[in-house]
Amino acid sequence: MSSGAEVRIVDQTLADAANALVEKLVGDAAASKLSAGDATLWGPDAEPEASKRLSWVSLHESSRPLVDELAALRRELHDDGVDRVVLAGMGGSSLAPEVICATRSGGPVGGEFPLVVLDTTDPMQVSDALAGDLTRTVLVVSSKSGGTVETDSQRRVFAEVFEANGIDAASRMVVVTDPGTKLGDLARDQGYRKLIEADPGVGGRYSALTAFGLVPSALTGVDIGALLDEAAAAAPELARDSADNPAVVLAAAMAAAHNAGAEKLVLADTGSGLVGFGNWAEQLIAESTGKQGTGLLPVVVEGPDAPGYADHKADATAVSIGPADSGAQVSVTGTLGGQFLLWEHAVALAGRLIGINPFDQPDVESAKQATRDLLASAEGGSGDAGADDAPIVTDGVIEIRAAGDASWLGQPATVIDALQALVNAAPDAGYIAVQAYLDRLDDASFATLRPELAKATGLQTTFGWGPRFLHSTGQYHKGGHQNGVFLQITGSVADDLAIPGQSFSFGTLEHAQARGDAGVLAAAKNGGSPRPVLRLHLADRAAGLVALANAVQAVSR
Ligand SMILES: O=P(O)(O)OC[C@H]1O[C@H](O)[C@H](O)[C@@H](O)[C@@H]1O
Repeated sequence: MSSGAEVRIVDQTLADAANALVEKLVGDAAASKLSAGDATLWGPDAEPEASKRLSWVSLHESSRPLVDELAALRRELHDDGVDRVVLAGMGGSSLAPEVICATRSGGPVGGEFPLVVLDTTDPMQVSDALAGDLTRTVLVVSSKSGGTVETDSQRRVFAEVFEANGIDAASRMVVVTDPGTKLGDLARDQGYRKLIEADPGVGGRYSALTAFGLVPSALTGVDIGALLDEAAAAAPELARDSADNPAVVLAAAMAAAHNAGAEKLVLADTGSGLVGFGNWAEQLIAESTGKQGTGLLPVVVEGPDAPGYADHKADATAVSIGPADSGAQVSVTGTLGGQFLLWEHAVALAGRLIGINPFDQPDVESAKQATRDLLASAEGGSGDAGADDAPIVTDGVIEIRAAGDASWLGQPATVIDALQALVNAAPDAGYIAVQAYLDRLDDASFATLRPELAKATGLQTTFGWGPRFLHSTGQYHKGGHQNGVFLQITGSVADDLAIPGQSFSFGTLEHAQARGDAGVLAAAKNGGSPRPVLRLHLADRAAGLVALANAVQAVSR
């Protein structure tokens, strides 16, 4: 029977280890209980949160009314000549629609068409989104909580620029939020074009098939009914207490690998036809499991030939999204709707096996608070959130800084020295996280630093765009296994952009987010020592990339 989602454990040792866990899940009737919305599966401490977070198991049914409602909204907008969709939203409020639209259009993730995803505070990237044809633009403002600073800032600047161009801003705003948020109130007060309240019983990272995933997708013309059909086709099999339930098999594989010390999941697309699926799965896995010093670190790589995949060491498991290739230990195939639901079930079940609550994100708030503190101290005159400590040393266009206790850094004279010190500071079987607070479209080449660092060091290496990753893998970096070292990259801002009604600009906010998270990371404990955070600021982005790429070639381990 073709269910829309299939999982195969290719590696025999892993399959043997997973068997006992498969039996355990089947014996506990965990799959059927999950599909029935049983909130007791993660123990009494998790139950209060879980009881508010399980509506995603039946979204393929409960989201159906959105199909007609959104088709009507799209027609209405088209009748007004509005067909360019910009989405302001972070983490769970934008990752799924980006994958859905890129997959259905066959375009690149983060490309200009047909969905412009704005999940950044980088002034240049925001300015580029504003420079599109505003006469044809609708802004979808998506925030479950209604209080996310990036999303609020993007809404403010779009409202101002619409008006400055003679366009009635309210008529171009579509808001997606939970019932009872202040964003919802604002949408009502200002008479925004449409307010769509999402199902509050679904957390952000499980919300692909709620209004958060479906509204922007439908407005760009994606057939969301077909997407729900795909999930519906997979659902019955995911509910079965059977050893061939793909969610049970995937959960058991992830937990068995984790128990054997392979806590990193290296995800490579091997021709799934899904565009950028790993970027969505990354948030689901990292934020759901990375807490209490444990969890699974997703490492999204460029493809099956990328360093860290087929040549990984014992600390990682290679997972193909798409048909098994020669490097895969586990392969996951299926339709887009089927894979959304499969991974959600599997991660929730893996959470039960690993012993964590898959529905909270206890360490995300700390970085947001640190950013707010920096911005408030700047406003109160006791500091400048945009300014920074003096660099330890400057090498060409790159200023070298660290966060917290940087005894691991020694006395670097060059970027190569500093990078080598960071690599040396990583424990065996640790990982390097590259975190680039830049424009992920215009500065896209920075992502090549990931495979280069992985190749040079043999360490698993992740890459995230700031502040986007703070809402995705940021939870794991702070709450998961404490074996990471962190390379933070910030860049000069040629043309900063004001945020209407705020005392800080986009550039200041972006910088405060970087500094805030670096401080929180460096304060966390790694076997008793502070965690290494190297901060490189590029006074010139293009020249900085060249220098940095050269420096990476010179490090080793
Ligand atoms: O949708 P929002 O409330 O704006 O939240 C966006 C994101 O914010 C936080 O960082 C959470 O950790 C994420 O899970 C969430 O997806």
